[in-house]
Amino acid sequence: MASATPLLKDELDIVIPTIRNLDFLEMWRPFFEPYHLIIVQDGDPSKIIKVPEGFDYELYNRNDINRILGPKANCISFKDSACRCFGYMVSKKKYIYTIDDDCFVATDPSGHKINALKQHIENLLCPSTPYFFNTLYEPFREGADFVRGYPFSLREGVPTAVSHGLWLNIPDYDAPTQLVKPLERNTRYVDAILTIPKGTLFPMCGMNLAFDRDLIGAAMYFGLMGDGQPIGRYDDMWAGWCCKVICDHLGLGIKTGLPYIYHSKASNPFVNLRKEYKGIFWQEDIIPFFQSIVLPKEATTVQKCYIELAKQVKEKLSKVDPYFDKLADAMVTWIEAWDELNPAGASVANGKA
Ligand SMILES: O=c1ccn([C@@H]2O[C@H](COP(=O)(O)OP(=O)(O)O[C@H]3O[C@@H](CO)[C@H](O)[C@H]3O)[C@@H](O)[C@H]2O)c(=O)[nH]1
Ligand SMILES: [Mn+2]
Repeated sequence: MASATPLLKDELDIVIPTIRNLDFLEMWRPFFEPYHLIIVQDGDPSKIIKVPEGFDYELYNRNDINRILGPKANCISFKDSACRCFGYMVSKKKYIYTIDDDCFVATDPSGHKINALKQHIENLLCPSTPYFFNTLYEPFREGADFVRGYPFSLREGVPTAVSHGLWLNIPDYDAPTQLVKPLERNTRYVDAILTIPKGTLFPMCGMNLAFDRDLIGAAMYFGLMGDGQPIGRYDDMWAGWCCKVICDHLGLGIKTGLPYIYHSKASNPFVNLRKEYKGIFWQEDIIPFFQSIVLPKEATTVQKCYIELAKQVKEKLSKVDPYFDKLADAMVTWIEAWDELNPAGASVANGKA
């Protein structure tokens, strides 16, 4: 019997930031081969990235980014995984899944290989419940539901904009924690999917992440990181904080939990400390900033919300460090570039532009 067409086969792109050959795709082949890949090659553009046979992909290196965006390319980070957001911008699909090239297929407690992409798609295709916490977790899963006392007026939920997956083996720890606990491995498989409640921020990791590009793509800017910047490894965090306040404002949901991937490589904690140490201080100001954000009711689109956010970053965070003045400008450039490459309604399935 012909195998069922994979969910969203022509409506989802897989975005991979990389500085190395993509042999890791061999392990993902059964799950990823039907989908289109967008590979964002970071670092030296003259290096050839080998992609295993049989995958349908487009690859962009720094020369391509500069050619496509011109002066606006300066908002895309160089020598940092933050460059992946260029892939979100050039995609023409409704959904994005992004994964690091040191993330492999994990195994669940019953020994089954986890199709992380399928689980993310299921997470995105069913509503979120940010306004009232369901103590039996994801109510739309097989064998679960809303529990007694859950208001029926809230059971329709809201559209899900982001699905945030987790990691077995190497957990996404910051450098100080990595230094203190170099041998710690995450072996705890928690069979749960949670909607992050409205008004609550969370640390979004870009390693195993899916989102609805039409709903929140324009806010998935991974900031100014890496080469020439005073900070790194806060790319996904910044995007997550921006996305969460915008999702709360627009009535969208963000889920975290399943699926797990197997994160194989611990990056160097000393290198990481150098990249992220300013962020460890700055986030003590950044978090209260995001917690106090109020977006005007006229901000009815992601782009309008994001431009308003950039304005408030410039007004309120530049006193923390001049970096935020630059970042606020880059946020505006990002939206300009996004809108140039994605004129309204451009999101289409494969080859149906
Ligand atoms: O200069 C670079 C370095 C790496 N990449 C690609 O980005 C991802 C992540 O790289 P790596 O696995 O080495 O980084 P981690 O410390 O494990 O993860 C951090 O990266 C972000 C999550 O994606 C977040 O900041 C941390 O969790 C790989 O695909 C590398 O090939 C790059 O493009 N440029
Ligand atoms: Mn990694």
